[in-house]
Amino acid sequence: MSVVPVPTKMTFFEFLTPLVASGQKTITIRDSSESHYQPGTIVEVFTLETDVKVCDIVILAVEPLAFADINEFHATQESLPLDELKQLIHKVYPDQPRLFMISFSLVEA
Ligand SMILES: CC(=O)Nc1ccn([C@H]2C[C@H](O)[C@@H](CO)O2)c(=O)n1
Repeated sequence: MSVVPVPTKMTFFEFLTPLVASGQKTITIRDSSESHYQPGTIVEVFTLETDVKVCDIVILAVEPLAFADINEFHATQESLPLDELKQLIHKVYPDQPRLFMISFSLVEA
């Protein structure tokens, strides 16, 4: 049996990190390879492009989410317009109907 270690690092596109660091973005939608976060864990956030530490977040929940079910609720939590969010997810995870919603809260420094 293979055991996946609980991750303690998460990357975001650099242009999205101000939304995470300000507490405006409270979910992210990832594929199964990035779904192994555990509620209660403190996770370090880094920029994807430059690997610069941005802030810490605490994971609140990890729940399955179909691409087809992404709606205005998710867009609000992501702090992005719905059409932009769906385009971005489709680009990052092409043809992946089964995704995961990771809810988190900013850990104030
Ligand atoms: C490896 C990596 O950093 N991948 C991702 C994947 C998604 N995002 C953003 C884009 C949207 O705001 C949401 C979609 O869930 O998360 C990201 O920044 N980096």
